[in-house]
Formats: sequence, structure tokens, C-alpha cells
Amino acid sequence: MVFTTPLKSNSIKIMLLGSGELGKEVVMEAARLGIETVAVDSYPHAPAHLVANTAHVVNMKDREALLEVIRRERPSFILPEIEALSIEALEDAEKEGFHVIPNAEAVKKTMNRKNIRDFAAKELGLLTSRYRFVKSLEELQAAAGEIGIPCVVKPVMSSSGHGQSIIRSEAELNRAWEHAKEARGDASELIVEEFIPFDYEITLLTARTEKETVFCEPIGHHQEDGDYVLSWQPMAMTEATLQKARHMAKTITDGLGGRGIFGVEFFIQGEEVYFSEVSPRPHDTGMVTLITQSQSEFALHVRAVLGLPLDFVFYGPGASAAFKSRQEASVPVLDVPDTAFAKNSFIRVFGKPVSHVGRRMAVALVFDEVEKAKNRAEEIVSLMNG
Ligand SMILES: Nc1ncnc2c1ncn2[C@@H]1O[C@H](COP(=O)(O)OP(=O)(O)OP(=O)(O)O)[C@@H](O)[C@H]1O
Ligand SMILES: NCC(=O)N[C@@H]1O[C@H](COP(=O)([O-])[O-])[C@@H](O)[C@H]1O
Ligand SMILES: [Mg+2]
Repeated sequence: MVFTTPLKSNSIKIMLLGSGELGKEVVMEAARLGIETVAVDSYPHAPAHLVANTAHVVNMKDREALLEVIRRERPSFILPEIEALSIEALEDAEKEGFHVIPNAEAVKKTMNRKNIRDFAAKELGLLTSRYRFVKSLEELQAAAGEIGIPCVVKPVMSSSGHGQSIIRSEAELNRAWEHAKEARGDASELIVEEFIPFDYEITLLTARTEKETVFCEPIGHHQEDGDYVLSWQPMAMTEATLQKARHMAKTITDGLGGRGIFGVEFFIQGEEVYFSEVSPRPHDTGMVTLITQSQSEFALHVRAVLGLPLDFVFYGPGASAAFKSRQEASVPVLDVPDTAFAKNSFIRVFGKPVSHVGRRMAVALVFDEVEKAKNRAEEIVSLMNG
């Protein structure tokens, strides 16, 4: 295939809205192609700030402040990297001719569980857990009665498990209500979901341009308190189940449209495949692709954004384990065991300027058969301190 890359021009500029660990890798992939990068987040010295050409600190929920930085920088592409940002600013920017990835409407739908759930279940007919939306403790009690216990309660806008609870008895509803309200993000409304006792869950990374859609091998993962701790690739699945998940991932990503990579999350129970949610950006569980693929999810995202071919090689199985800080520190220092540097392993330290208990600070990656890779990755993070 012959293609003309836009890379001959040095005028391409990518702006990341959100500058965490995922954005940092995106910035580095863009830099490898000679593209100028601008990283924006609400606090200084965020991971992607450390590697981008230009760094800005902006209140991400402030429509005018976000628009001002977009107008000033005039990026070729705007890549939202977090959910909690001013969607109005993205809509305004798109109207002014800026290219939002994948598009402002898709970002709006996916940032709010209400929009994406109704879109997937009602408009596209995808199988999901049963769900209700509630705005008061009384409505929560009623919804839990209808959906049944156990059920899962989450703010309509949140990520990495913030504000999420699994309800195992009626007595836990008050606490779940309080917990959701304390979370960052938008907890003015909550979703109550049927608890799916799944056999396993996966992220199906799906990259798309106007020309093609490609799927990565399915990624299995373990979550604790709604946040990822371990992921591995490939997750062993029957061909029929994988095809079902791919078909559903194609339906939802075509429904959202635009260019970029999507992390499509599914619960698998027997032969049933439940759509859970989708990120219109690289996914934390997909960090494993840093060691398993010739083009990681971050490289694929950049290629998709630029409209380049999405070919890549799956090198073989591997695993990733998240290191979460065990202390509060204003100058975090991480101790990393030598095993992290063994010939089939490496570590990515994000460089977050401050640590909190439970904040993800680094990820250990191991290239090996899945079970061995999982064990080794877990062992590395268990031996870490910081
Ligand atoms: N209905 C459910 N049934 C069973 N488990 C669930 C359900 N909803 C969520 N979970 C568990 O909680 C995890 C986090 O949920 P979800 O992905 O909705 O939250 P999140 O905060 O958006 O996470 P992230 O932003 O990190 O992807 C899921 O990966 C799954 O392990
Ligand atoms: N599940 C979403 C996710 O993993 N997002 C990643 O975490 C960062 C925020 O980290 P912080 O909360 O430690 O600042 C985000 O910027 C993004 O890179
Ligand atoms: Mg999720």
C-alpha cells in the first residue's frame, strides 16, 4: 500500500486534554513521528507535561479557560484523556473547526454513564446489565428493590472506581449513597446496575479510522474497588464469544464514529457477552500492549488520529500490574526491585508529582506465558515501595 503521510508537514500539533500516564505514552508516540505535542491538565508536572513540547495548567471544567487554551494553541487534533472536562468547550471547539478525537458527541456520550448506557442498550440493542438512574436516597432504595441485591452503584460521571460500591445488603445503601456523593466527578445522579457474576471480564481495544477497524487480542483484567490492578493479554476465550464481543465492539465504535482507539469493556458469563462501558481513548488495562504488541494501544491511537494504517504484530502473551502508592508524599520516591529489569520485564514510572494512598504511580510489565507473566508482574509490584 502506498500512502502519503501527513508527516512531511511539520505543522501537525496534538493537544492532550488530561495529562496522566495514558497521555504521557500518547505524547511519546506522537513525538516519535515528529509531531508537536501540547499537554493540558489541572495540576502542574502531570506525567504528560514532563514529555510534551508545551504544558498548560487549566481548570479542565472551565469552559472559557479550556477554549482559550485551544484557540491559543490551535492544535490539529484535540485528544481528551480524562472524562471530567468541559464538554461545552469541546462542542464549541468543534463548531469552530477544531478536530476533536473521536468527536465531541462521542466524548459527551461516553463521559456520562446515562448517555452511553441508553445509547448502547436502547439505540444499538446491545446486551447490558439491567439498570436504573437515581437522584435521591429514596430513589436509590426503590431502584435497588427493582434491580435486586447484589447491585452496583456508581456516579454517572466517574472513573477508576471512584464513588463506586457493590451493594450486598439493604443496610449498605446509605453508605453507598454517601460514598458516591464524596467522589470527584458528577454524582448528581447515580446508576444502579444489576450485579453480573461474570466468569471473567475483558477490554477489547478497537482502533478505527474512516478506512478500517482493527481489534487487539482481548485483554483480561482484575479490578479491586472498581480500579484495575492486573491485566493480561490474550484472555483465553471461545471463538464464538470473541466474535460476539468483536461484533458488539464494532457496533458501538461505529455508533460513536470518528478516529482513534476505544477500550470496549465486556463481562463474559457463559456464552453471554454483556457490554459494560467504553472509553474513546487508550485504556488503563491496555498498558499491557506496551510489551505485547509492535504498536501499543498508544501508538495505534496516534496512527488512527492521523488516519494512518493500523497494522501491527501481536508479539505474544504478557501481563501488567499496577503499582499503587502506599503513602502520601509530596516528593514521591519509588523503590523498584531488580526483577523489574529482568530480560522479559520492564517498568514504567509515571512521574506523578504527588502520591496518595491508592494512587497509581507505575506499572510493571512482563512478557511471558500468561500465568507466569501475571505472577511475575504481581510479584514485582508487591516488592515495590513508595
Ligand atoms: N454491573 C456490574 N456487575 C459486576 N461487576 C461490575 C459491574 N459494574 C462494574 N463492575 C466491576 O467494577 C469495575 C469498574 O466498573 P466501571 O468500569 O463501570 O467503572 P469505572 O470507574 O468507569 O472504571 P474505569 O474508568 O477504570 O474503566 C468493572 O471493571 C467490574 O470489575
Ligand atoms: N481509568 C482511567 C485512567 O486510568 N485514567 C488515567 O489516570 C490518570 C489520572 O490519574 P490520577 O487520578 O492519579 O491523577 C488520567 O489522566 C489517565 O491517564
Ligand atoms: Mg471501566
